Amino acid sequence: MATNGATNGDVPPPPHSIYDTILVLDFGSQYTHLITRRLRELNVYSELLPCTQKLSELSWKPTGIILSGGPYSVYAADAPHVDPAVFELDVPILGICYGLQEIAWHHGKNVAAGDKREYGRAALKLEKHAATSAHVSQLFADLPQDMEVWMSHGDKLSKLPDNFVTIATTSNSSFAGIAHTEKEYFGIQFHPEVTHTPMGTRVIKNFAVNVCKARQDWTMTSFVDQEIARIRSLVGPKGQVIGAVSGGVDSTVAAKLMKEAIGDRFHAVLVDNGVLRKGEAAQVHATLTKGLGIQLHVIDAADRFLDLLKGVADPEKKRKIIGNTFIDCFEERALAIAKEAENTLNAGPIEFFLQGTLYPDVIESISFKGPSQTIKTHHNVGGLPERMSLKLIEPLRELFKDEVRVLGTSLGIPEDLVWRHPFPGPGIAIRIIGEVTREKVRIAQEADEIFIAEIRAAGLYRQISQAFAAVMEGRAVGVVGDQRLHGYIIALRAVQTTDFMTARAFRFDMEWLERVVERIGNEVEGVARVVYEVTSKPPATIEFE
Ligand SMILES: Nc1ncnc2c1ncn2[C@@H]1O[C@H](COP(=O)(O)OP(=O)(O)OP(=O)(O)O)[C@@H](O)[C@H]1O
Ligand SMILES: O=c1[nH]c(=O)c2[nH+]cn([C@@H]3O[C@H](COP(=O)(O)O)[C@@H](O)[C@H]3O)c2[nH]1
Ligand SMILES: NC(=O)CC[C@H](N)C(=O)O
Ligand SMILES: [Mg+2]
Repeated sequence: MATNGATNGDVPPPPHSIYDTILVLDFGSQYTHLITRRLRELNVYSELLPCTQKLSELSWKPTGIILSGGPYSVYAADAPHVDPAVFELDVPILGICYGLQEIAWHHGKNVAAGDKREYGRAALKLEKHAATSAHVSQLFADLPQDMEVWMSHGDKLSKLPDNFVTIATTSNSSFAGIAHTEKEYFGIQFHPEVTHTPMGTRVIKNFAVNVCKARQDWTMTSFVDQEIARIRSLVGPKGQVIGAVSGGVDSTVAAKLMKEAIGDRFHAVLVDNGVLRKGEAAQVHATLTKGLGIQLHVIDAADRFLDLLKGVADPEKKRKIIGNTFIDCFEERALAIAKEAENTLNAGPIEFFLQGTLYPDVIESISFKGPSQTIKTHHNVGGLPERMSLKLIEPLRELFKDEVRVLGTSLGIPEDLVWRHPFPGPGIAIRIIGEVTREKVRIAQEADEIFIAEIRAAGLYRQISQAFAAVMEGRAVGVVGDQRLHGYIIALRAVQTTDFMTARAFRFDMEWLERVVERIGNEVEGVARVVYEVTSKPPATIEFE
């Protein structure tokens, strides 16, 4: 849902009330979100909830249920289990890996540790079965007799549960696919959601479309129309909305939707905290106002931030100062902007705060695993709505990053912005180890500009997930024009990652790197050394602080 419960008049219903929705129950597998992605790629709407979801607390009825994989063993004392009411709901169920084992556990507890772990590729063979019900053959309908699948398990079914038939096997798994002879329950030991199972999407489609009979009518265009209608009725004819917009893809796409919905009653604010990329505030301003028609207020607070950061070397303290000052600046200006608009636009007071929250953030916060350890305090603007007593609007709450990119493109947001590498809220301050000074900020900005320009010129920008230049602590000796230079050390970092949870350094051509280093040495005053940092995440993180 796109709100925290606030309503104004007739708010159109949430997507799961409009579309046939497949509910994915998450047992904590690394791939669970991919199941939702694959379904949506098939234009079937899907939502993900924790495996502990009580059905009695669900306000809508799913068209089908998928039980995901998970790291536990169903027979362990503390293993998670679904609400048994799932099996009374009379909707089709597909269990994947742990999900298969959970179905078997529910139907007779025949699951145990296998003698061999099966990890990686496996050859699946479809089985002839004697079942009379038509539904049994639907999961693998129109698929080849032999296909490659991807497995990742150590446990297995010790026996076929009563009223089930085997529909697929591998050399190591006698029950790689099972189906209930009467009810529309299926279990598969392999993972159809990963790309290493080439026919996987067809298995998911067979379940969703053939078995569950879900309509394939979820599209981005219908999403945009509905979301705009939702925002309009939520905000009402006079309400105003403010939003912090960084120029990153999430906040820009959210802002563009807002602009489409309520025009100039939406006020976007960018805080120039002095640790943005070089020329960024001006560039974002131009793109948003001229390119997208969004009126963006830029608060120039560079001196304020940099003065407060003087003498502070501790990373967490730096983050806190930036986060708090951000809120102060934003609050001061937002109220003034609102007052002015009340007069000029004859609009009502500001009641809402726009946030670019994405579905992965929602999934993370509803995970049954509980919050993970804080490695770094991420800067966000979460404190604002409460402090200013505003209600949240989160139009991208149901979308994944790549869906946001598709949406951004369809809303006319330039390619350049849609594919921009993510940039952290505390910006260059967490790319300068130790104290932040104006000189170090300048050096980081200039080196970053050269590095990114060269990456773009080499056609590598889209292959790299995130790249930047950082300034190390201390100084090194160099020699320029026969003179001793006691200058700064720049570290270049470029990583490839899909989810930013793990990452690997990008492998540049050495000669290319040498040329970039040479340019930085020649063009950025005060630099004595440039290094390329190749530590993976883990053990390192992507940012330096
Ligand atoms: N300098 C800034 N001025 C205004 N808002 C900001 C600024 N920096 C961050 N924000 C706010 O904090 C939110 C979180 O930042 P984050 O970098 O995670 O997302 P993003 O900038 O929208 O997208 P991306 O992840 O692509 O950079 C942004 O959506 C935006 O609302
Ligand atoms: O908005 C943000 N506020 C923050 O405080 C913050 N810290 C890290 N990041 C971004 O998160 C991703 C993972 O970064 P780390 O490996 O350094 O934790 C990378 O994409 C980082 O750029 C942040 N983004
Ligand atoms: N990937 C999974 O779902 C694994 C399920 C279970 N933990 C096993 O090892 O068999
Ligand atoms: Mg950003």
